[in-house]
Amino acid sequence: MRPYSPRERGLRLADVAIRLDGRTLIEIDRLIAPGDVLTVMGPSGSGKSTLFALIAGFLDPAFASEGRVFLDGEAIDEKRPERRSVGLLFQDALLFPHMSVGANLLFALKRDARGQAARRERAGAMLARVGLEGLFDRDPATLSGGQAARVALARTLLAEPRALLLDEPFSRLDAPLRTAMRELVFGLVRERAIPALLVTHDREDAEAAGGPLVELVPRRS
Ligand SMILES: Nc1ncnc2c1ncn2[C@@H]1O[C@H](COP(=O)(O)OP(=O)(O)OP(=O)(O)O)[C@@H](O)[C@H]1O
Repeated sequence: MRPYSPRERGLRLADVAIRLDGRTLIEIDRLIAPGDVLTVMGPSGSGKSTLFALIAGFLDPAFASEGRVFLDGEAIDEKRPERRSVGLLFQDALLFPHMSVGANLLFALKRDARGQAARRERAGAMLARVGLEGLFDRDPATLSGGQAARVALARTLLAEPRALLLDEPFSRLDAPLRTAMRELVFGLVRERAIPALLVTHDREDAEAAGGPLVELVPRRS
């Protein structure tokens, strides 16, 4: 395996291989620099979710893996999932329905030692950054799909992830909302210099991401 620098910034997948029943599902060796988006495309079953599970730390024991995962020069692959500083965004917003929008956001800040007023201010500022100023006390059930997607993005970013995994985050949005959400997500990734991986079936998503593309091949059987 190639040497790495502890000062290296970004998310490095170092000679990562994932196998299932002795067959290779994924082989990848990449550095995703801060603010860059690596897009992963591939047919259903090619292993996209499995790659995310490996990075985030919840790979099913049915799979065997090799290689290392480094984030900002630090090996994160042996850390517990909640200590990896990896944020996830899915196609569904997955907001807690029994909590207000604001409470959903504050949930991401639970471990913040600063006072409640400071946490509220941070959550409010993030809500404004995703274009939803004033919706702090709203019931998530009253949000449009596009608004819910923005709240989910705000919640993910409030946890201050050092890498982002984007799992088809635009696929439930219709065309105009998709365009706006892409701009917002990729703009924030650049602005905050977060390395990101995007899984999508949509080539326009890949083009909007503007970074390199990895195409997984169907599982060999
Ligand atoms: N827990 C598991 N045990 C055994 N095989 C599994 C398990 N989870 C997934 N698989 C298999 O591993 C392969 C990769 O699945 P994965 O969900 O990563 O594909 P994907 O590319 O994300 O597909 P999709 O686009 O449908 O989400 C598939 O062949 C799937 O059947």
